[in-house]
Formats: sequence, structure tokens, C-alpha cells
Amino acid sequence: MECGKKTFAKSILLICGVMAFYSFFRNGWSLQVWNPKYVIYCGTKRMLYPKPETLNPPRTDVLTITPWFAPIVWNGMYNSDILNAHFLQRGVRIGLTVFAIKKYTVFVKTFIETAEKFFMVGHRVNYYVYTDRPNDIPNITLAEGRQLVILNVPSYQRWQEVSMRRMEMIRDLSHQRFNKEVDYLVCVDVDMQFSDEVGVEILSDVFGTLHPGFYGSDRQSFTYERRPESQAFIPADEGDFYYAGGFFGGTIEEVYKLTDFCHNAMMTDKEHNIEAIWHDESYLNKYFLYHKPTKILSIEYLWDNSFGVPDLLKRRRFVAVPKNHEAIRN
Ligand SMILES: CC(=O)N[C@H]1[C@@H](OP(=O)(O)OP(=O)(O)OC[C@H]2O[C@@H](n3ccc(=O)[nH]c3=O)[C@H](O)[C@@H]2O)O[C@H](CO)[C@H](O)[C@@H]1O
Ligand SMILES: [Mn+2]
Repeated sequence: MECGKKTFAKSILLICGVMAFYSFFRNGWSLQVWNPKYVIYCGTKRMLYPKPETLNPPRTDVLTITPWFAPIVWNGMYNSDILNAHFLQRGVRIGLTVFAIKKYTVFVKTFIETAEKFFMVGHRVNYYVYTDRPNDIPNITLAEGRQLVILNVPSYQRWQEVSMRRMEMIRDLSHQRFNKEVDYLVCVDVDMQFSDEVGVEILSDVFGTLHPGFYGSDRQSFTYERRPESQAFIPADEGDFYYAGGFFGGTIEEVYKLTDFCHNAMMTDKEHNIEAIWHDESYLNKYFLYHKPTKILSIEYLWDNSFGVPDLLKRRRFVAVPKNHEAIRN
């Protein structure tokens, strides 16, 4: 009886050993599932995942695709292992532009420190920090493959103009510099922090982000520019989404086209002494109405905790840092 148990235990051990050896031989130290059919390679590492057709629609509580077939990025809709392998294979380089003019330099430290934890981890990243106060930009140790580029620029008196002029400054460097250094640009507000992963799932030819204050609102309540005299004008019966001014991007060429359009529209309005209600955001919304984004980031990518946390919001990846508007803008 004793002897039978021992033999049984030995056989189990032997079988496990052979399986472990075989698994290591084929896969190295990676987690293995016994279905070798669906494999991607990340370098030399084999990665396995279920066959896409076997998945039920991962989300049915939110809109995940637009009528022009652009994906809307929500948690649960994608596999970051597949995406990372794909973008690493392409050796993609990403530029993150951010403006810290006047007192907004206070946001830079948290912004970059949290980006190091959550933004495009494992990929090549250039931070482009536009500032009028280069001496106030802290020295932050960055991971390998990432660098900080400080761009010294003038400031403007009104905060609205500081915000709007970002379009011109991004446009100008797109053809002068960014096109030589990176493949994609991601353009964001600085008064923000990353609190969960923001990875290559966001990348596409040209992408915008749903504004957290207008998710699920009807068209009429979008705060588009409604005066027909403005270049940013959108009629009451048009418009797909209300996009946020604080998070857009795409390939260098597409970002060039977007920022060029917005800047020119602003300049035309300026000549006519008109400025759109929500500044750069209004012109961005106009652009996206007639140049549809090829991907849309959900409210996970731009949240403000003052709105609470709705059920459909499974991750808060990039959130507003509370600020005293009066104090910081003057
Ligand atoms: C999260 C989001 O969608 N934010 C948008 C929203 O307001 P916000 O209230 O978030 O605007 P804001 O005060 O953050 O200004 C926009 C950005 O301009 C820069 N800045 C501004 C003032 C200044 O003195 N120094 C400086 O550096 C800074 O990068 C800041 O993040 O509407 C703005 C236009 O009204 C812009 O479209 C913002 O992108
Ligand atoms: Mn902001």
C-alpha cells in the first residue's frame, strides 16, 4: 500500500518534470497555456492568447465604435501584450508635448513622475516641455529610452491665449523637429497626472478624447461655438461628440494638419475680433467634425474626480490635478 503511493507520487513528479522541461525548452520563462495555436512573438518570447472569435463582445455598456468605424478605447477592449509586441516590433517613437508657461511649471514634477510610471512604459518616449521658465523645470531621472527636451518659448498675457497658442507652437515644431525625432505625438494639458496605464492602444493616425463633462450628453448641450461668425461655429444639429482640448494626437503629419487648421482658424477669428467660447477646444471640435478622428479615447483617458466615478468607468488613467484657477492663471 505504502509502496503503491510512493510509486504514484514519483510518476506524478516525473510527468510534471517532463512537462516543465518541455515547456521551458519551447518557451523559456514565460507563462504557458497548453494551446500552442495562437501565438505572438515579443522579441523571442512566445505569448499566447485566446482566439479572437471565441471572445464575446467585451463591452456592451458603452459605445466602442463610431459610425465611421473608429474604435473608442475602453478598458477590456484590447490586449496590451499584442499591442506592445506590435508597436515594439515597429520600433515606434512617441513624443509627449506639454506646456508649462508661467505658474503652470508647478505641475511638471508630478506630471513627469507619474508619466514615468504609466505612460508608454517600455517604449521610446520624448517629453517635449514648452516653457518660458526653463530654470523651474525639475531634474527628473528617466527610464532608459526616454528623454526630456525643454523648449524655451515666450509667454502670452492672457491664459486663454497661452492655451490657444499651443496649436501654433506644436504645428511649427512638427515640421521643424518632431518629424525627425518621433513617429507619433500625444498633446496634453499639464495640470494632470497619470494614475493608470496609458499605452500604445491610444495611437492611431489622428485621435481625440471624449470630454468627461459631456459623456452621454445630447448634441444641444455640447458647448460648441454657436456664433456663425466664428470659424469654430457648429450648427445645433451637427456634431458627434464633445472632444476635450486637453488630449489629442496622431502621426506627425496628422497633428500638423490639425494644429495648422486650428491655428489658422483662430487667426482668422482674431482678425474679426472674435474668440471661440472654449478657445482651442472649440476649434479642435470643429476640426474633428469634418476630419473624423481614426480613434477616440474614452473618458478613462481624461477624468476629473470632481465628477465622481460612474459604473462604466473601470479605470482612471489620466486625471485632473485640482487647481485654484484664479491663483494659478494670474
Ligand atoms: C482637460 C482639458 O480638456 N482642458 C482644456 C480646458 O481647460 P482647462 O481649464 O483644463 O485649461 P488649463 O488652465 O489647464 O489651460 C490649458 C493648458 O495651457 C497651459 N497653460 C495655461 C495657462 C498658463 O498660464 N500656463 C500654461 O502653461 C497648460 O499646459 C494648461 O494645462 O479648456 C482649455 C481651453 O479653454 C483647453 O482646451 C484645455 O486643454
Ligand atoms: Mn487643464
